[in-house]
Amino acid sequence: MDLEKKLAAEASIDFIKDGMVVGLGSGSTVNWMVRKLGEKVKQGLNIRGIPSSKKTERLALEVGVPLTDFASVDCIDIAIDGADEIDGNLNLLKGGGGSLVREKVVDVNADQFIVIIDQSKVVEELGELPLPIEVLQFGWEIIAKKIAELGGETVIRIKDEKRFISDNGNYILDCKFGKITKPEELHEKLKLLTGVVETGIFTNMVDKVIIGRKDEVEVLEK
Ligand SMILES: O=C(CO)[C@H](O)[C@H](O)COP(=O)(O)O
Repeated sequence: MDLEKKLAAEASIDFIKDGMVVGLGSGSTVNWMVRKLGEKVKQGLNIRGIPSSKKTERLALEVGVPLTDFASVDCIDIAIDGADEIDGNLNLLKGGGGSLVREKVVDVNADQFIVIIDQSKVVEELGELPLPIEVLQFGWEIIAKKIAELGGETVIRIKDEKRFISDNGNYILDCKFGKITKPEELHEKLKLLTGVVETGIFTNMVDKVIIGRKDEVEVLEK
């Protein structure tokens, strides 16, 4: 699986051109991409990255990828990010690493959005995994009840025996909805709940998917 992630990640580098502003996603697949990008920068590639999590920011700085931010640029040319699930319509379920809000801000504002995954992430319908939903700490218990009324079986995310806190200072609720047949509709209903910051459903955003399959890659276009 790791080899498949690495292959997909390294293949995505071909789409990054000199002068681009690059949205850097989060997760283990993206980490391979960021490391490769660091090598390319050392060889003379001139790009600037916008990281979607503190973890990615740390890695980018470590491997020498120059960074910028939204105060300094008007657009992101290309964003490259991982996913936890992708369905046949290129809808994504994301947030396994807890970075879904910043990832969505970066990915949705990119001219081109490329997803890099290993083949285990391809599903018929989203929802085999719980859906991560970032919520305010204040009132999270009542927000969880409202999500339950929409059919979600909700568990607050715990890490190292403590409640997980996102880079934005919020909690993550992992919510089992069963098969998500209408991702956009579910996302919209959840977003209407006060206190929900963002959901891990990403629809109508993906331009290209690079899938690592054993020792080769498959590229799907929108
Ligand atoms: O959404 C994410 C983090 O919030 C990641 O993109 C997703 O979890 C994929 O991670 P990995 O590449 O480690 O399998």
